[in-house]
Amino acid sequence: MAAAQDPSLFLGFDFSTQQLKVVAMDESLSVVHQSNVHFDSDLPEFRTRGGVHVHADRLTVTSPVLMWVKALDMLLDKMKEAGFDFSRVKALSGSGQQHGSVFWTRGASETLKNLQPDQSLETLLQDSFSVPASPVWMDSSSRKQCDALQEAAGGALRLAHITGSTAYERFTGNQIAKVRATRPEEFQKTERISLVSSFAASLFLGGYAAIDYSDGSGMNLLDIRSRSWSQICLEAVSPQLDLLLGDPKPSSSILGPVSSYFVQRYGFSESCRVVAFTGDNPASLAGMRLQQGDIAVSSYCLPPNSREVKAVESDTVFLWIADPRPALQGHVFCNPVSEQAFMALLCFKNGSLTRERVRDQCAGASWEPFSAALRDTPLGNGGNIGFYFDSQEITPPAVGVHLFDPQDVQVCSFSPQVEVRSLVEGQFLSRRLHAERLGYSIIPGTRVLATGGASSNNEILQVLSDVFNAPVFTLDVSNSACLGSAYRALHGLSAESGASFFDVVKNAPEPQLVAAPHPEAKEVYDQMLQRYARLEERVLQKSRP
Ligand SMILES: O=C(CO)[C@@H](O)[C@H](O)CF
Repeated sequence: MAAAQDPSLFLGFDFSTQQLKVVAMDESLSVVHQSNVHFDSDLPEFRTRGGVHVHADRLTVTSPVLMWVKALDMLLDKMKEAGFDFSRVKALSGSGQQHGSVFWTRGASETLKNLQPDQSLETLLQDSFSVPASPVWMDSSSRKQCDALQEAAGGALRLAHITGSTAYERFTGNQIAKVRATRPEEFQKTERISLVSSFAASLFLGGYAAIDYSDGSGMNLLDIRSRSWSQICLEAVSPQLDLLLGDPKPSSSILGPVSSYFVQRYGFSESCRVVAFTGDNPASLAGMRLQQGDIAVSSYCLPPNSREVKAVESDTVFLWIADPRPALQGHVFCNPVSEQAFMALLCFKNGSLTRERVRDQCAGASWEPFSAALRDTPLGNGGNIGFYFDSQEITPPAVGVHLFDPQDVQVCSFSPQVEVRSLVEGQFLSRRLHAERLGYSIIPGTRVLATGGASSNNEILQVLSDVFNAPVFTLDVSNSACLGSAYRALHGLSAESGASFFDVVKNAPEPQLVAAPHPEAKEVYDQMLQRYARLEERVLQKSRP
């Protein structure tokens, strides 16, 4: 039991694709405990690969919801065995992989309200789900439902204007429509539909937790400006769908006290508060403490069995957006730490793997000659520009390698050194172009936060700094979603009294400055960006069927 002088703790959970993680943070924002349960290796009875099941059609991808339930049993038991004092936890929050959906069967709310502390959650909830295999974000089997939703909304761009994204197969509204069409009996038995994030919050709450605005923005169902369900979209998916979803809530909401189940089974304090859970990417934005004008560029690796079947290392770009513009590429979500702002996410499939392919072909498979090529070639690369879409690109939907000389004439090859710079400049020009199309603006004070594999090469970071004409910082984000959730748990206790998230976490560790733009960078790349946009349109024309 906590002694009065023991500092309070805040927990941040992340129900990600491959594992369940948790960090415990004290009031000085220091991480004092962390733990995880890896689905494939710690729960082999569920026989997942990368935390998922890829079905025979290679399009349907699901995860067993009871695996997530049992993982929480295991994680809390591990913490208890390690002597973690749950009574010191003042608030908890968390995140979940975005877009995934959990279907609670009729009567499950009573089960949640009456959890018996002498039994595991897995035992208690084993019959609580009408759809045992939850659709997850790597699923791409709902194209038909996407087309129907876009038509109902008045077209792709109209849907993007309402919900922040055009229709994407992984987005929850389309997945719900598919379950309703293909599993009508199970859908009929469903009394509540959660996201992975709000499902996890429901376990701690002992009742159905609201979907938060930010993760709810990843469903193609929420009007991101009114922050309420879009009736057009709901109707297109299922009549009275709002009764199954419940009303969405601000991401900083205190949902209630932790369930008595956790008080009696693990020693949580009765006063421990549950703060709304959100999506893993919004939680990461909170963990990185991204602010207006900032852009985070990260390279991460999709699980080896993701729908491309092989490990695909792609780049994601997180943006803080004040005034979003609807676009055919990328996603705009309600901001998880500012009620008025938004965040955007852009995914570029041809990231690290493409950099490694050019390193192998043009720099003797070594990063040192690759870096030397960047040092020895001029900003703007003498006007040479390249597009490197080794595999079908997401942003924009194009494929192939397309090289252009200073006169915009397409050429077959560049010298190795020019090729290296052409690749790196081209990738970062693409990130800047599509970020600005979504409404991102480079403003005085803009910071570029580099994370993931690409953040370890200073010459690559120098090009990133030049293209954005902004300083580049690196920070360790290995636990950014968990950390962001712990930050949000702390902030949730004072949000209602008007405290800003950034005030609450202002003493968190600062990112490290690693690169500053050359004086001539702005002039070179502002002009080059216009050329890049024109040439990208030519590449897209060639890629369209
Ligand atoms: O689909 C995604 C974002 O739109 C992924 O980043 C998932 O959130 C990963 F869990």
